[in-house]
This record gives sequence, C-alpha cells and structure tokens, in this order.
Amino acid sequence: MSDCESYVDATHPRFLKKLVAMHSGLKIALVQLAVGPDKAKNVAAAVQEIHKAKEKGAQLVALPECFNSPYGTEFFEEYAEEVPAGETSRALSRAAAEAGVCVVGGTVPERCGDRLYNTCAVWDPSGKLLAQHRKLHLFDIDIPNKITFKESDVLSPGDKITTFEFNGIKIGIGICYDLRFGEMAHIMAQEGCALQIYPGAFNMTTGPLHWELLARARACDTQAWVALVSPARAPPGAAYRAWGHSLLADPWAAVPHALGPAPGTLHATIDLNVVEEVRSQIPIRRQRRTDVYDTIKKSK
Ligand SMILES: O=C(O)CCC(=O)C(=O)O
Repeated sequence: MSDCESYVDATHPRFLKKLVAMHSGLKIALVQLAVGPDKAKNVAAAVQEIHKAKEKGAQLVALPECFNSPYGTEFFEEYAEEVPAGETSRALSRAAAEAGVCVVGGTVPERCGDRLYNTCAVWDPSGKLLAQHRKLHLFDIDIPNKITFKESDVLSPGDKITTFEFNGIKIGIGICYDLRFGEMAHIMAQEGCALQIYPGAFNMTTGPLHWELLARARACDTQAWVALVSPARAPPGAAYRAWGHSLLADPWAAVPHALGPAPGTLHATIDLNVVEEVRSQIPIRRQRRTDVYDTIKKSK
C-alpha cells in the first residue's frame, strides 16, 4: 500500500468515527521536572513522578527533553547512553512496567557507535520499547547577544518520522526544534495521529515568542492535540534556562491546560471526539488542493 493510500485509510471520517465510538479518552500527565547535574537524582525524580502520575489516574506519562542531564552541547558526551541498553532506559522501562503506564521518556543523549543523538524512547505498560525517535531537526540557531546554539557540533540528526499506537490513539513524537517544521506534523496527521507529543526545552528568548504559538499552529494545521513537555526553569545565572510552560493545545488550537515556569505535573484527558468535531466542522483535510501542492513522505 502506498503512503497516499494509508493516509486515506487512517484519516477517513468513517475510520475516525469508529475509533471515537470505541474510545473513552486517554489520561495523560506531562511532567515538568527540575533538572540538575546529578544524573541519578534526575532519573530517580522522573521515576517518582511517573508513579505519582499513575496514582492520579494517568495512562500515559511524558517527560521533558534532556531530563537526565543539563541541556548543553558540552554535556551530551558525558551523559550519553545506549538506548535501550543504558541505565536511564532500564529505569524508565522498569517504572513503566511497575506503574503499568505508557512512558514517553523525554529525551536523553543517545550513544550509538561513534554517533550521538537526541533521542526519545517510548515504553509500553509492560516495559517494552514501543518507539524511538531521534531528533530530526537539530537546534542550530544564532541570535546575536541572545542565544547561539549548535547541536550539530556534537549530535547527528535522526532520519525518520516516528508514530506509535497506544490505547487506540495514534501518537506522533517530535523533539523541541522539530516543532517548527509543519511538514513533519502534517505527515504525522496524514498517518492518522490524533496527538503529537514534543519533549522540548525552549529558551528565554524564543520561549515567550514561539513556544505556545507553535503548539497552537501545529494543533490548528493538523486539527490534533499537541502536548509540549519542558524542564522547569532553572534559577537566574544557570547556563541554560528553559522556558517551562508545559502545555496542551486542543484540536481547536486553544490551550486548556498550561503550567508556569516551576516544577509540576499537568494532568489532562485526550478526547478523540474533539478531533472528530473539528475535522468535520472545518473540513480542511478534504479541501486541500493536492492538484496544486502536496507534502509527500519519502519512503523510509
Ligand atoms: O526552536 C527553538 O527556539 C528552541 C529549540 C530548542 O531549544 C531545542 O531544539 O532544543
């Protein structure tokens, strides 16, 4: 079956209606962790929050970008681990199985041979690796006197778009800078995703300008739920200060749930009815002029 045909199948209104009828909502928790230099402490805090989220009813728990290390190209080599053999992977897999939840494991610097990647691993409720996304678009920007960052100095980019299914919902994974690339979100929607999750760590320059705007833009374009999960903001003077403000945008592109800069966990329910409602009331998916343009996924 071609990519084009699978798009038609997965997003056909009848397919979605059937899914919606079967579905009672997915309870998610977005954990905005305070991250420090002590890797073991960071991982232990993540595991503790996974269990707490489960106690509050979460079925899927998502962690932030770079939750086991400080964020900076100088840290990636030291904190890197193999996925899924490394200690952080093993701790999250165990936590997922013990709590009986799906864990979207933020990101860790992944070592694979002589390469490093910025990688999100997803664990199912039995602790099995369900998906692995390597950041596709590396964060290389230069805003003079504000922020210069060049992940490509030490990281290699991934080469594929990652989606998986959990509890009857197709979910797409992107990492931070990936959020800026509408084509990627569009392909996730074509593949049937009703929810996109982005572990991210925007900064104090682009965070206030673009973080929520991009979440709402992706939600509006794809008529899907969009979750962003950030580390908590570090105190003034820290080498990297994340914007925080983990949030959930709904398929209308409203933001019904958001945190501030402090550590915390956002609990919400992903309701497929809202996806169906928006897609049927504003039917842009049927109105695309693919005779004039298209976004086509390379077969990989
Ligand atoms: O796109 C941005 O402004 C921030 C991206 C970022 O922090 C990242 O990719 O880690």
